[in-house]
Amino acid sequence: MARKFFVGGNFKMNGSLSSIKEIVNNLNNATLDATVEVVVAPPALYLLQVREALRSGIEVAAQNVFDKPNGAYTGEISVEQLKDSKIHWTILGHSERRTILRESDEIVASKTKYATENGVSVIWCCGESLEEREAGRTVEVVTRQLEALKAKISDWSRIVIAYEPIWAIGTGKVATTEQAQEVHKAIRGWLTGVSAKVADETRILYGGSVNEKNCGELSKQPDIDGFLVGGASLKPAFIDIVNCLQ
Ligand SMILES: O=C(COP(=O)(O)O)NO
Repeated sequence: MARKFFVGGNFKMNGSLSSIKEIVNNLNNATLDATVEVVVAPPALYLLQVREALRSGIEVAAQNVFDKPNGAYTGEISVEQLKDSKIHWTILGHSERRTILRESDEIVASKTKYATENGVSVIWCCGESLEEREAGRTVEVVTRQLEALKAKISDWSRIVIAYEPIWAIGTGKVATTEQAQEVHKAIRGWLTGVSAKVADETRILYGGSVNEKNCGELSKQPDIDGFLVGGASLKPAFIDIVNCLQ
């Protein structure tokens, strides 16, 4: 089947009420490729503002959730409360949470299980450090992360995978099309071990210094089904990335 191209915008911990309002206005007024699925992930404090102001057809995502029902979990973000707010996506396992906040493969997998089994779709992130790449361990690392996920989930239909080499995030050093396609192909091959259907239907996004200049070439790669965009998602050029297939 043809996988619907997917572009996610990860605002990370950036923005203000006014700057987020400007981003929403830009998106609301833009002509967007209707064949592309677009999801934007503002900081948690702005989720409701964005959901209420953003045009229909663009989904809103949290950047993290907790893997328990509502309760005594100070500071955490509830799946149920996201759904109550008409927010049906979350990013999970971003490298910044795996490294800075020490989220293990197992914690990320548990959160992904809880979210997908309770009606929230997940952009599940993976990727290697520069040291791991230089040691030739890229596929080994991504495979380890995928195996931890497979150990906890069985329904892949609410999962979009984002391969984000840590050395390309925020650095301006985008992976070459060959580097990205090589890992995406390896992930696709690993997914065939789950099932041919899962391998065929699961979108695999590339993230790491994507911008309006490099997105076109990357999008032509057979196993790149879209992008998870950081810095450029805060800029008007994000529209050009969404429309990169045109
Ligand atoms: O972390 C990223 C990528 O960030 P940049 O586009 O700023 O490299 N996406 O989740």
